[in-house]
Amino acid sequence: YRKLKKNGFGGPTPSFPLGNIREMKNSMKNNIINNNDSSSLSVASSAVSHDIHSTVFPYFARWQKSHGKVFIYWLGTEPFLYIADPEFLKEMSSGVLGKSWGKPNVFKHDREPMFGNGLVMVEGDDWAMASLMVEPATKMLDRWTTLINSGKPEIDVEREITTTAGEIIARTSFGLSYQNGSKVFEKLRAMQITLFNSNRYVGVPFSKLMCPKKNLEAKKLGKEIDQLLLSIIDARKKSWDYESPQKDLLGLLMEGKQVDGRAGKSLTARELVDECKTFFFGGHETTALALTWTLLLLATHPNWQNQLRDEIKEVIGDGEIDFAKLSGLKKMGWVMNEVLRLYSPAPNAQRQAREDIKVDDLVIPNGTNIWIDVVGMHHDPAIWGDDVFEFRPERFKDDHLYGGCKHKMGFLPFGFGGRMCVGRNLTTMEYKVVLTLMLTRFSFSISPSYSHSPSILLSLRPRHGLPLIVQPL
Ligand code: HEM
Repeated sequence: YRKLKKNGFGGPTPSFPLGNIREMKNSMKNNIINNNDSSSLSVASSAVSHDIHSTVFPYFARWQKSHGKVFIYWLGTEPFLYIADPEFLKEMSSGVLGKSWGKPNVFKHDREPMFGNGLVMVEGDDWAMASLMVEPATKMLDRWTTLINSGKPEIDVEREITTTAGEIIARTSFGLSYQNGSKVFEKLRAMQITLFNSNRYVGVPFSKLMCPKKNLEAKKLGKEIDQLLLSIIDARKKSWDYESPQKDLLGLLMEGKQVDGRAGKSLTARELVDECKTFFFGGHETTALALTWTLLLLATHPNWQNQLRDEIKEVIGDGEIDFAKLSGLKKMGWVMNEVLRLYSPAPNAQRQAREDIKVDDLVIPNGTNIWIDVVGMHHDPAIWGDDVFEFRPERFKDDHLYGGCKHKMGFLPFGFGGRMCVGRNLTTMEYKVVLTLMLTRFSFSISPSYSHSPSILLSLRPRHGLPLIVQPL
């Protein structure tokens, strides 16, 4: 603490052993109480505010006011360097070689049951993957038709899309049937809720002992998931078709094709399980949330709904989707970027200094965790201008990468540098396939029962789901 202070970093005063956790929890609690007071009222389309930073991170918004956009806060006895200043981020990363930082160790224990140690990625066969997406999405839309025909046009699209995205990733990653896929999916979801919904005391000494039940439960779920995946891998090994192995992630990994640049490396069953888990978790919820928030924004901006429908007609036509044409859906790309800006499913990026890092005259000491507030930067009028809280996809028209942001490090939905998201191309494809299918069959408007309450459960999600009124076209 003294060293960081001497090095010139300010921030809220921590106490032992919780650091600033109590303040963070209290500030969240007050926020939820305030939100619940106002959210009993339904939200009119025009009243959906995109100024969400102080709702989802009330403590960061408050600390920013007194300590600026770069400061230190503490989770237990772990220091975190908070950054919402893209220029600082740029200077910090420009001087850093890959090995000078990694992902925070302090989260490792927390996330291990969920991700394992999997991090590599194969280069998939894009078209084969895209075709695997159509069937689950079509099944979802058929279900919507049945619901509408039975007089229930109000559908919680968040729940529906999350299930479908889970199914899609289960198929694209390990060729799972719906049944097996949904088993893994349910268990992963249960684990996520166990790990992230209950009280978290990351960084607090002996915190494992504070929530023994939660930890046991997560471990048990982790083992069950591993068992399920191991049995799937085992079955695949037994029925391996040497002539034409299945073109999903598991098939590619088992073939030892191109893995993280290390061609031909064969992975152990344990490594395969971890890869699949990483892919499965990283791959379904973020994409589902991108689609979910998109439907909210399109429901509140019918003009954009129509523009996208026109574009689909022009580029794809009325028949089946020709995947080679997806890149022609330019406006859809702008909409996706604008949604990722306003409602970034991954609300932050994290690093940990592995050696001292110098930024101008400041030194970030070895071991310091780094927390980059992506939501904070995406909602900062200083770098986006006065229309920062408006849904304006056209800002990506002339600057499709940065949306006219005044700083190249100000738009980071997929992170940055060498640890950037490896699934961003796959996501874009899934987004375009599913949204095309949805928009060609239905129109969407906001349900009177929707209450706007974005919140963080590892990802940025609508706390009460997203009920929309869905009408066939
Ligand atoms: C809208 C969808 C998605 C968003 C917003 C998103 C966002 C992110 C972010 C912010 C990171 C951290 C980057 C950093 O620390 O600099 C990340 C990493 C990662 N993502 Fe995604 N992601 C999405 C979809 C996917 C998909 C579909 C997959 C897999 C198929 C995936 C797999 C991964 C993996 C494996 C990493 C870890 C990379 C590493 O640490 O080296 N993501 N993603």
